[in-house]
Amino acid sequence: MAAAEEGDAPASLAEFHSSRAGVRGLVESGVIAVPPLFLAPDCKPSPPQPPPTGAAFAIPTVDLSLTRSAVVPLVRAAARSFGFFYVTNHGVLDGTVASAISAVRAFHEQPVTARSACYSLTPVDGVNYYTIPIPIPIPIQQPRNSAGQRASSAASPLLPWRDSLVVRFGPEAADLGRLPAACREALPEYQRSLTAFGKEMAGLLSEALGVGAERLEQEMQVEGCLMACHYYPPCPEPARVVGNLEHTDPSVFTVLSQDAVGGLQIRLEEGGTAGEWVDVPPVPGALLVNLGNVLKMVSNDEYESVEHRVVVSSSEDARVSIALFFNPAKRGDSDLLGPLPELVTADKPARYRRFTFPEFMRSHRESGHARSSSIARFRAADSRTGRP
Ligand SMILES: O=C(O)CCC(=O)C(=O)O
Ligand SMILES: [Fe+2]
Repeated sequence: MAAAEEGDAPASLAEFHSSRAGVRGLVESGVIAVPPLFLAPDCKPSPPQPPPTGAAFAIPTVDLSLTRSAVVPLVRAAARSFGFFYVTNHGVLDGTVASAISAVRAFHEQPVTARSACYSLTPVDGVNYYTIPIPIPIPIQQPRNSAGQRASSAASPLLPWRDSLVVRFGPEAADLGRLPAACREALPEYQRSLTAFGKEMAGLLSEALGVGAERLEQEMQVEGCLMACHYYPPCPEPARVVGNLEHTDPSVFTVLSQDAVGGLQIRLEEGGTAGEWVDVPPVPGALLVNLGNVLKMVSNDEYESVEHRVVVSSSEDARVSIALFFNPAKRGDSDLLGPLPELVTADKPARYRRFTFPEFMRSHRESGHARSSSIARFRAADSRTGRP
């Protein structure tokens, strides 16, 4: 990466993408030091931390083999506290998950000549493979000019230590014939199976809100639309890179599968441990559900969406995960979303104005994925206090 050594970040970004080999390509070429494009001094995560020592901490688990009357309160408690929980006995075959994880690994680990055919910054027939730049401008200090002033700000691109194969299953389905051969069978099967699970989860989350099991579906038509198949290569200097920068998901909810490597963390938000990052270790056979900002807003803040990130913790093992984002299929100009009227009361007025899903996604992209800024522009003015 000659351009990077000369300090020309945009040129080295272009050079990196034109290699069409992803971060895996760097590792294959034998890099022993992380190139500057991947170093984010201000955003660098701290190394994984042990769980907080105060109150016993555990990510909640919802066991779907229990009776519905037992499951609904568990979903309610998990959705209100962390918005992040394991689900066991979910009905998705272990083999379906294992095949999808293996297929994703096989895709990313095939020779560069095979995988580079799919490398593209924009989707082609609903599919693309690339290293997704981190959508935040990282301010870099500008030298002073002759009048002693600094240029206001400049954005230096930042790349994660991660390659992703992204498949859009809806609302317009990808041409599944465009799926790389290594994944052509396993990923559609995984999506079918997870969509059935997602519909069940939407019903449970709806019932746990006290608005009836069909209400969320009726309001939005929740679909497992977008699949991000991530590959975090081993890194020679893991503490210096970002696997997945802290963010909240813009979805209704997301279902995550991960292999046994680990690295996913959530940020605790309440009590004495607020601000601490804790590991979300892989649990064999369990799926992870994390609630997104659309559901937080539609639930009028009854439910939470928690910040999460991935730290790269290994110089030996590549980590694979698959995130399936459940988004509203209703996304036309007249499909307005917002706090469900049943959840708006005199004591708890609507916290958000109404919005369309495309409008929300635009804001999410512009705000760099931080929850506070991505939902801030949808906050309703509180008529009683005048506070935003
Ligand atoms: O790789 C993971 O475990 C997390 C991925 C994630 O948070 C995302 O794709 O939004
Ligand atoms: Fe996420």
